Amino acid sequence: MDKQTITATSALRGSTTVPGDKSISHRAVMFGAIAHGRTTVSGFLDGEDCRQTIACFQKMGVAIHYDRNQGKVVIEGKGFEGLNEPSELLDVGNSGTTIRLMLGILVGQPYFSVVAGDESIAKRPMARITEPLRLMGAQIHGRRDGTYTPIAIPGREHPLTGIEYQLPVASAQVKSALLLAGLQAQGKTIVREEYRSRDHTERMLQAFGVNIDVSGNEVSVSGGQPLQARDVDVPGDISSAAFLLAAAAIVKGSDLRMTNVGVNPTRTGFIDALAAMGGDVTFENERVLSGEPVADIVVREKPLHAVTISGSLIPRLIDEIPVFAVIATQAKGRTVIKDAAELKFKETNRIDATASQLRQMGANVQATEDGLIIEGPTTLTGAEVSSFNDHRIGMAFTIAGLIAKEETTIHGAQASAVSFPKFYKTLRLLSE
Ligand SMILES: O=C(O)C1=C[C@@H](OP(=O)(O)O)[C@@H](O)[C@H](O)C1
Ligand SMILES: C=C(OP(=O)(O)O)C(=O)O
Repeated sequence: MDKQTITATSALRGSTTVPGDKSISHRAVMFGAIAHGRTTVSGFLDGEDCRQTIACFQKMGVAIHYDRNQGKVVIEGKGFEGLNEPSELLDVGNSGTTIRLMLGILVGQPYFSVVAGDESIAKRPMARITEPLRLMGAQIHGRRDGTYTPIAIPGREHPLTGIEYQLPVASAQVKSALLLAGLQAQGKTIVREEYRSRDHTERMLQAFGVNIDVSGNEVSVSGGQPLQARDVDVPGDISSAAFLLAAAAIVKGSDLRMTNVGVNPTRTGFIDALAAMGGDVTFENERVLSGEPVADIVVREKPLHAVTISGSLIPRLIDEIPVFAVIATQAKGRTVIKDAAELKFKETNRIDATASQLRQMGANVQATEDGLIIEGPTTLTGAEVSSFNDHRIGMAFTIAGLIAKEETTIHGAQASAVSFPKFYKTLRLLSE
């Protein structure tokens, strides 16, 4: 496994862009594939996860041209009915978003398909998707009664039926899968969640001409509506920006600008949490790009104090919690993260991975059933840590290494290629 050695850095300064939003990139390819006409996607994330999404839809016969140098993807969609039976396994690699959203499409299709991914995907729960899809009449086979991969879809014999469904845990992946199945179902599909998860699917379906009702935390869609192709400009990923934001917030003297970052309110929990800790972070040049709010984010290092994060804030920063825990080690007081049990079901168990390795670096941290408790500030000391093949863990500990005494070695650092392929290069450029 690839490793990276990290030493304490000088201030991070200057201006940078961040790679395209992962959630929006996946959706642009999928919606382009099931729409009628040509969709051109600009600013596409050249990460491993999104490339798996392209490959899966190519295996279903969709003509997709990807120009990696330009970050441009051109998709020739022929509607839901234009997808063909794949002759091979649909391999999603490490990507939970690909498998869960794609299942919502596959269950409405008349052909046989099998989906699976890597070792991490094999451990991630699929019952949250397969249970409600079965309630819609979907035929699903798979390991442990279709609750883990590999999953096989024998091909729809009867039309799906719309359902009314309350999500047990806020999840944009489950919500999106049900809406995509709902578009192929008879009647209406209504999805409710206690807390609002990211709403990129709702926004992009609307942009593709679908009539979709959003009222508070309830979303509904009627079956049988076609999608009409349209071009998509993908903003920078706030989840990737969060690593640089975190670094600039804690490395002395830093002053950093990130341009063209998506600031959809369902994704800005990390910014809100950092501001609540006394962090100096502002938005400039706010505008709308392909139906998504976008801004330049400016952050300057400033002393931080502890906060408690819980409830509706959690889905708004779910992927940023490992790096949030790193900055909490530098904040004065006790930081409490609760209502975040979902972290156990990501690429790795992110509660355990964060707690055990932060402790190795000298932090005062305790793992709880649904989060973490961190006492700060503490001086971190370099250590040998692992990404556990989880991009967010590898990158979070890289940020910890930037403020640690002595060297930190990140084993499995190549995991960053899933969502932020030029992560190490970008960090080097900003600290020169
Ligand atoms: O819909 C999406 O694009 C995502 C939803 C979230 O997962 P859940 O739906 O499991 O919360 C998030 O963690 C993931 O990185 C991307
Ligand atoms: C959880 C993540 O992604 P996915 O569920 O798509 O694997 C992530 O990117 O942090």
